[in-house]
Amino acid sequence: MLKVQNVTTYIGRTKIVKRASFDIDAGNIVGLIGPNGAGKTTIMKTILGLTKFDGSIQINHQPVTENQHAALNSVGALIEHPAIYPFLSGRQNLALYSHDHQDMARLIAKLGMTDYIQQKAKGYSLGMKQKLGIAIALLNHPQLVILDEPMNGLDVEATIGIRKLIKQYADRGTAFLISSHILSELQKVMTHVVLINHGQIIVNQSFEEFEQLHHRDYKLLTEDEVLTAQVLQQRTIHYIQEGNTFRVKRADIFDIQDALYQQQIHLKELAPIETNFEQVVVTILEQQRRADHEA
Ligand SMILES: Nc1ncnc2c1ncn2[C@@H]1O[C@H](COP(=O)(O)OP(=O)(O)OP(=O)(O)O)[C@@H](O)[C@H]1O
Repeated sequence: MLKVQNVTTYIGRTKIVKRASFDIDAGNIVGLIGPNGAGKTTIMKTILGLTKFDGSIQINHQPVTENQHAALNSVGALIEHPAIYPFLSGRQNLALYSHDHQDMARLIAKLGMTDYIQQKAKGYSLGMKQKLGIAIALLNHPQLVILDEPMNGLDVEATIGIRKLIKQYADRGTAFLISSHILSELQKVMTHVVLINHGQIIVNQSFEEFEQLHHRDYKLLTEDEVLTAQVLQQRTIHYIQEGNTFRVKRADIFDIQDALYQQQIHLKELAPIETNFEQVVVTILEQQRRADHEA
């Protein structure tokens, strides 16, 4: 659906995005993650034909350039601040873009905007404007939606609602490119992760692969921690003891169960520990910085 190949974007003489390549297929939700100033917004603007660039960008095999925008007809976007007319109501703002009245009404309801959609947008809060911007991006059944920090200013309920809506659209085949500098925000929806640092893509893989690579540890709790520690040591199974529980590797969980069974030690709990992906990203970025420094 979207093919970004070797894209380099300059602002003035500075290379902001450096030879970036990634694809997005229909129904994929790609999280574009990276620290402040990494180039997330710039890549998005480049895909939307708003900047000069080297390389190639195609949407459904049609090229996008700074001067060729036909392929963008099937693309919805929210970049930086939503383009909203303050003296029009929310509904009037949506109507400016909408080709399908029913679709527009559905979106207003789904985004929980019914109560204020008739009011002038100038009185909207940050979160209300943000929702209106997201609604504009989702109008007219887009094939690709590009959202720059969509959760900005949204409360918990709205965030959950937007996530649900994104999943519904993706299930029907809409592709998403969503940026955030907060990985945990996207963790629950994304199917793929693209990590960018200093304009360079340093991770580009399915979220499943990413999860497996930085695989989860398991928490083990038994009825007898002293005996358990002895058994693990005898079998040279790596563990970290944390109070009366053990942090163990996923690869060892069957061996551990066998060993405990043989020693007749009852298992109380053996469950995956939530991976702190925020920490994973920080570690990857630190490794990258070290590698850049050594190069
Ligand atoms: N119009 C501009 N003129 C000069 N430099 C710019 C311009 N726009 C962006 N940059 C620079 O390009 C780099 C990438 O900016 P960009 O906004 O793409 O980052 P980002 O990853 O979206 O950051 P954030 O998470 O803070 O929104 C930054 O170093 C920024 O200073």
